[in-house]
Amino acid sequence: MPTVKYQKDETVMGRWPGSSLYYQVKVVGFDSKSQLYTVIYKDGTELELKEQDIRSAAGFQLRSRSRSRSRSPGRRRSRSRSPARTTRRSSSRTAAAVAAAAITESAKESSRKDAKVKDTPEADLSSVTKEAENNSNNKHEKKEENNTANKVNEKPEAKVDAEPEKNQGRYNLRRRKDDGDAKPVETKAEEPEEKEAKPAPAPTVATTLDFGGKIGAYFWLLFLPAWVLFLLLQVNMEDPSLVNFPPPLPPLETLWDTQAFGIVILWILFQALLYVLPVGKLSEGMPLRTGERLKYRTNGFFAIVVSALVAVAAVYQGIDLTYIHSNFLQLSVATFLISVLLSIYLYIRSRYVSADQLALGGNSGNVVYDFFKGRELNPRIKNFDLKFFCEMRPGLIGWCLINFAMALAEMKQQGLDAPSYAMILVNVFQLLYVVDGLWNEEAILTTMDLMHDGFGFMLAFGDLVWVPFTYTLQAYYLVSHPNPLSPLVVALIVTLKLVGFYIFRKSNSEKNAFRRNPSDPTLSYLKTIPTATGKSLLVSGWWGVVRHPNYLGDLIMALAWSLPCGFSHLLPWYYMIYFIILLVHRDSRDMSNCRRKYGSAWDEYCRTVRYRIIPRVY
Ligand SMILES: NC(=O)C1=CN([C@@H]2O[C@H](COP(=O)(O)OP(=O)(O)OC[C@H]3O[C@@H](n4cnc5c(N)ncnc54)[C@H](OP(=O)(O)O)[C@@H]3O)[C@@H](O)[C@H]2O)C=CC1
Ligand SMILES: CC(C)CCC[C@@H](C)[C@H]1CC=C2C3=C(CC[C@@]21C)[C@@]1(C)CC[C@H](O)C[C@@H]1CC3
Repeated sequence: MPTVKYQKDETVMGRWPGSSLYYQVKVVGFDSKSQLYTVIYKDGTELELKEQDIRSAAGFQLRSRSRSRSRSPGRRRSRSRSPARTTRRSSSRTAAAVAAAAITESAKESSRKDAKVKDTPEADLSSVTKEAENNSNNKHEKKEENNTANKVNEKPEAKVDAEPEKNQGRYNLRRRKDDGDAKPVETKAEEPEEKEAKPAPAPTVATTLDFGGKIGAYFWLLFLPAWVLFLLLQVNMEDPSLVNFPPPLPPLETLWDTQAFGIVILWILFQALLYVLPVGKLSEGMPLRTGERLKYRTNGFFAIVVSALVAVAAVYQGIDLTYIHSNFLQLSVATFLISVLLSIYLYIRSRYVSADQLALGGNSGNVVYDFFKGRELNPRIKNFDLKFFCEMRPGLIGWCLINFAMALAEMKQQGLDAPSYAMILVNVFQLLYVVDGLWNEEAILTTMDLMHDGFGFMLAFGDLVWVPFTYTLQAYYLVSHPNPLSPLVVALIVTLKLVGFYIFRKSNSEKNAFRRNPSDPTLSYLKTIPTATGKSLLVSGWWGVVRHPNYLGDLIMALAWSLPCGFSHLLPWYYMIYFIILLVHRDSRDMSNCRRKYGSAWDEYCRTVRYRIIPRVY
């Protein structure tokens, strides 16, 4: 890299995205096209940074020494925060130990410490520079470099044994609220451009591509719609067993129906109208890389209640909702077209947004992959958030409407006065799932899709087509494949569903509450691991049982959704099989994202919580 400012293998100071903290990093590459440096942090986190977010290490060391003499961030903290002050006396203190202080061992006493320490970036850091350690001439400190791991089981007194001013390889250029009368740090005089924190860089993480990369994207683009078509043709057969593969393809012209297209458009517009109504809460999303927090209208519960009233009123007005059953294929084709048009729009608009609005990972430079994966993180038209709306409204509420229509179709087709037990169970279980999701809509803001994934074909198709047209297969199947259930079997299935639901809801709520307010006193009994980002990871409670307790609950519920359909065919078990694959893949995607984000703290979490989804099994 002859013409660039920082050279490969050079040790420099890199700003942590979204903050004004600088860490010692090593330059591992420079991309002349994007003008971004790939740097690696001490804990293994790899990011791409702009030149303006990098400083030479020499300048920093000088300034840090002069600051140490006057007033270090560590000292300033210890003056203003009692828990830190009482524990920072020893001279063998390291930043890693400060980080470890946030791992709580005995509930109340240490959780009080946690509330003050654990989510404060300055106190949480586990990145320690070797160079700084050498300066301190204390060999003992070296052992603790970058290692929150060994601290999990130490006593709190030992954990907080740290002297950050000597050892931390990061510097805060912004005056903190708790600085008291502290003067702005010295760097300001030398580097005036640092006076105000600049917007965070757009760290497009150098990573392997998900979903089989570029070739995979072509495959999924063709396979997913074909698979939905196959499932819908299969479920329509009298004997939908695998021996009857492939199902006959109807004449292509019958797949298109303008009326069905109009109905889908009306449905989406109706949901959009409910979404924009100034009813319900305006919730804040998680902080973006820029530090900004978007607002979301979380009135999903209101939307499903109004939709249900409209559906019931329509039935009383004589509108035949079984139209949905008899025109299922046409409705799905129309929705598919809408999802493709939406994805094209999303891709085009993503070409015009700034780098910090792009998601990590959907920005490979390959048009097909980026179209599939999605580039823009939060595409919005004014305040209308397209990703949030699509994920939570037309498809999810549409799923319940379709199930309801299937129950009516079952009654019509089988001459029943009321739906079968099996149909009632499937309807009620899935309705509960959706209503719960909408009731706790705010919790969606802390899920992977909302926080990390770009909005492209995968989610547009997933939200609009995949969810309403494949998650309803069990109800569709029951319309013409009755499966009588005894009251005992009904009771057992209901129990299973409730167990799954309890695990799912409790674990999701725990993480959501913790992410929203890590100092929440009701969570003070939970143990946490601090990370270099300033966020902590839960290591006890539900998230200490397995790494994805919410997936476990969801899988148990999925089992309860398939059981009412019996064992005559594989088709109603399709959701269960698909869901295992989806969640195992999501788990591994999340693992690598978190590993990249949290570095060694994540490794420590994985060592402490060994199983991913099923305790002692997986
Ligand atoms: N029915 C369906 O089709 C689907 C349902 N779901 C359900 O939706 C829900 C959300 O799933 P999903 O978004 O995949 O994943 P999660 O809600 O599990 O979110 C994962 C994120 O949680 C944070 N996290 C992970 N471990 C910890 C920890 N120990 N302490 C604190 N935070 C942690 C991390 O984000 P960070 O640290 O950045 O906050 C991580 O990226 C689940 O219940 C899932 O079952 C999901 C997919 C499909
Ligand atoms: C088309 C692909 C193969 C996969 C598409 C995946 C999507 C269908 C799912 C990705 C994450 C989802 C979530 C939900 C529905 C399914 C999708 C969109 C929920 C909204 C369902 C209700 C829960 O309460 C929350 C879920 C969040 C994740």
